[in-house]
Amino acid sequence: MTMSKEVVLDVDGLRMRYGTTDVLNDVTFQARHGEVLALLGPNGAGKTTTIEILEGFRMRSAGRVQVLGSDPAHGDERWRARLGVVLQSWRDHGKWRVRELLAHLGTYYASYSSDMIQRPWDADELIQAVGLTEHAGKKIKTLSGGQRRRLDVAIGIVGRPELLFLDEPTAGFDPKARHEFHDLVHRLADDHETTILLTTHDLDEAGKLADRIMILTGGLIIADGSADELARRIAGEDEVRWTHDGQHFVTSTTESTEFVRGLFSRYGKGISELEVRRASLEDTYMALVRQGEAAARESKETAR
Ligand SMILES: Nc1ncnc2c1ncn2[C@@H]1O[C@H](COP(=O)(O)OP(=O)(O)OP(=O)(O)O)[C@@H](O)[C@H]1O
Repeated sequence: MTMSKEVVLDVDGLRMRYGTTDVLNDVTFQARHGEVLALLGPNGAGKTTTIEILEGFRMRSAGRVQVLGSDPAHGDERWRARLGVVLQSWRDHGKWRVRELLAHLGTYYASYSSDMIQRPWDADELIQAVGLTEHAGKKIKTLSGGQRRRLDVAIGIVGRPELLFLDEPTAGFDPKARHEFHDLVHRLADDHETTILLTTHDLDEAGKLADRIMILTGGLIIADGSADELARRIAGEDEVRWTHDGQHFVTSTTESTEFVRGLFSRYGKGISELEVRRASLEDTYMALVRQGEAAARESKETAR
């Protein structure tokens, strides 16, 4: 097996119960070295819970979890140094300056440097990579929300992690910052072969960044694949609109080309304002979540 095929995240039958409420019922997936995975799901689906379990911040109720070859419930400092985590905004140390803080946090990783991976990331190079060069000397409390979020990302990657967790990384970013962040994620994955698991509610972002999209709902991963693979799972989603004899029509079909050919052979020039809209990732996502929720309801009723 080559390095690029190495499994770095291996989750099998993960369960999480808060009190009497089951949040994760049977979450199973793997991620391989250098892959970018997006975890999507409605509010409260358990995305943060899943990520926190993988990071070793939360104890699971059941299931097998291996992260970089270790069980996160028993991960040691050496293991932790190989992970990068971007959670909530860095609120402490408001009086620290950007470069100062990153250089300071970087010292923690120095003893975990290896021939393969030089740790930490040089503070100025890192500051440039996240687009904070102009603000390197500023106190953290004077940064804008978006600049702080960039700093959060820098803090998450200062140790040159092999595996990076990003929980809603671009919340609060303006379009330019979002674009630059997407470039950074591509560079981390392509140049540094960082494996990345991110959560987002932005489907466009998931489509752009992720090799694979996983949809979590009803305590299960109900879909796992590239944006195209997920779209192919949802049949009948192309929407065809047209006008005939002054009347507007709309229909959904899996065979839009065939359908349009039929329309023209029947009505010829009588057809106008023809529009074919292919399923967007949002349509696919909504359809898959609806299916997942219906299946979860059904299995609850059967269990009663
Ligand atoms: N410490 C806790 N104790 C009890 N219930 C919790 C706890 N943390 C989360 N939950 C519940 O678990 C469920 C999943 O929460 P989680 O934050 O993992 O979801 P999420 O998918 O990240 O949601 P969002 O998209 O809103 O961020 C929610 O119903 C939440 O209320």
